[in-house]
Amino acid sequence: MRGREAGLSVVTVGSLTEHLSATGYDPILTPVADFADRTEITGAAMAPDRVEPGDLFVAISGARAHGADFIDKVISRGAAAVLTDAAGVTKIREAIGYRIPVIEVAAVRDAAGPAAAVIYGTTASSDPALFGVTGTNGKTTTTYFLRSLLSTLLEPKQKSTGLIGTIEIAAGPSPETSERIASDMTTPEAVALHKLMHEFRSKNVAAAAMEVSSHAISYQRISGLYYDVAGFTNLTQDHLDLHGTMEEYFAAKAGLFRRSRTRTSVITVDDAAGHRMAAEATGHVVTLSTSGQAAQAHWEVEDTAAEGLGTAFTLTNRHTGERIRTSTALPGDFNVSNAALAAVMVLEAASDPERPQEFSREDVVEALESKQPFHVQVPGRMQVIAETPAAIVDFAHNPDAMIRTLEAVRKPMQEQNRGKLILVIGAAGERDASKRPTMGAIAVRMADHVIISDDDPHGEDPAEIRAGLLEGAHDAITTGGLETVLEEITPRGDAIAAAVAAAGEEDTILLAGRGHEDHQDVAGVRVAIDDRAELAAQLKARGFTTLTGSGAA
Ligand SMILES: CC(=O)N[C@H]1[C@@H](OP(=O)(O)OP(=O)(O)OC[C@H]2O[C@@H](n3ccc(=O)[nH]c3=O)[C@H](O)[C@@H]2O)O[C@H](CO)[C@@H](O)[C@@H]1O[C@H](C)C(=O)N[C@@H](C)C(=O)N[C@H](CCC(=O)O)C(=O)O
Ligand SMILES: Nc1ncnc2c1ncn2[C@@H]1O[C@H](COP(=O)(O)OP(=O)(O)OP(=O)(O)O)[C@@H](O)[C@H]1O
Repeated sequence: MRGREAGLSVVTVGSLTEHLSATGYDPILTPVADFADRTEITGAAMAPDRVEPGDLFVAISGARAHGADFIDKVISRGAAAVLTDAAGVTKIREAIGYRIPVIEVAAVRDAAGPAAAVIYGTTASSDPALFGVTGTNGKTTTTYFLRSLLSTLLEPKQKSTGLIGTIEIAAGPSPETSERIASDMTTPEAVALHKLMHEFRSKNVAAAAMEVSSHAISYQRISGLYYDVAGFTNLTQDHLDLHGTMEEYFAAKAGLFRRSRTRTSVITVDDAAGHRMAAEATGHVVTLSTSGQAAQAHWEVEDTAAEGLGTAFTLTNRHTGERIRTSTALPGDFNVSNAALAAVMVLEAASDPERPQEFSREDVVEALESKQPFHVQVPGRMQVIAETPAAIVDFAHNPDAMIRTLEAVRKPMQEQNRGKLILVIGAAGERDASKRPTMGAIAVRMADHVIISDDDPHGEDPAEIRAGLLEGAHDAITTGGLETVLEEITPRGDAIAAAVAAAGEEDTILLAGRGHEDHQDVAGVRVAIDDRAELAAQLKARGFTTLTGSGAA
């Protein structure tokens, strides 16, 4: 039996069953025996391979399997008890009889978070202060900006910060001095999140930024968590393979902006979804306009000005008259939106009298104006690999993100009347196939030379995926009478080599879709390729200069 970790109070099957009963989950405990009630629980897991001695195993009924199908493995790994549904109880009793206490509830996914919160000690007032970000695009970038600002504020007070998202899970005094593990999901399962909160507390983490995917909200992964501040970026077409319609997609994201879950909601109101989200959010709601369209917003971005490849801007507060000048080094107007959202989320957290932070509002203003918290590299997000030719790697993999990224990259080219834009693009397999023709059309309309290649095919036929993009591209060239050079080159390494071969010093190369990813999943086989390293290597081979560290994986 694994000892109880420091700071965890004793939880037994009996006390957990009582808690679930008191919070409306109507649990049934079997067998009804003294040993069952007194059985101690020291952790929780949903993936059978991650069960540790003393854990509560949460056995869910899923699309691929039922967790209870793995009960033998779970027992051998020392699970102390199981939380599951009626189907799971039947499977367990048929497999091993009454050897292990089983708590039966109807809604296992809903109960997993509150159960894990009790086991790991998560409460509305416990550290870390949580900053969650949701939206179709901008979650990763905004959470890196949040973490950079929070560590600028907290490191001087000997406090650490944390990050949970698509790229990595990290905790430490600063982004540079953190323990980091690669992520296999944007938002982990509830039991993993509460375990993380406990680990963050033991690492002196006072505040953490986390991406909240719409899947996470739909799959109840954030149940039992309380957000100090939650931010909304935007809502455009993506993930329709899960949510079906934009209405359901909206409803999924709206689940984060509820008083019961979030103290302050900061809603970017640059699109219709933002206005609706602000109207429907409950609790303390703050609006942010970064496009100059919503004069009634609490906070607005004004006076933007090019600063290198990035942008300087002023944050103004309509109520207080505050004007805060700051900037981001990342290209693109959308990165002004991301930086403004991160800034307002932390400013609002510092102004919440019922939930004092380790920093004041004045500390935040001072950091924004003098410490450049948004001059950080976000792996694979508008990451500049070289400046001559301009060579950028970005994660854009849906129509809206592509348009934004291509606009961002074209802007300096148009201002300096310089060169042609060479774009390498693909699309992921087993994800929303309806967006592929749209992406192909956007590519040929906004770039001068387009190379259709592979992204992450997963189990789909890569040629089929490329055909979807090519179909949209050919249609757009025909109907628009475009002169765009269009090629289909695979594998991706050859496509990158072709892009570099076609580039002159005045040109711009953009690799879109994979960003930080260092391998492709081709029918279950991991094919190693990192766009940043490949691009840097090809540029060096042609004698071009690359930025130091830019090709690092
Ligand atoms: C659509 C989706 O999110 N599905 C998630 C869901 O699957 P599910 O409910 O069908 O459950 P299941 O996969 O049948 O598993 C049931 C039980 O059997 C176990 N099992 C299952 C199969 C197996 O081979 N071995 C095994 O042990 C599971 O651990 C679980 O205990 O619960 C599973 C268990 O936690 C997740 O692994 C699975 O994520 C899949 C792999 C996935 O690809 N999710 C993606 C879509 C996702 O969540 N993406 C978002 C980001 C989206 C974005 O913004 O791009 C994210 O937050 O990562
Ligand atoms: N605020 C924004 N609005 C629109 N597009 C954006 C915004 N921020 C970033 N993008 C574009 O979307 C891409 C993804 O950005 P980022 O990874 O920060 O978002 P994300 O929400 O985490 O994406 P995903 O959910 O796919 O992980 C970027 O590479 C850029 O092309």
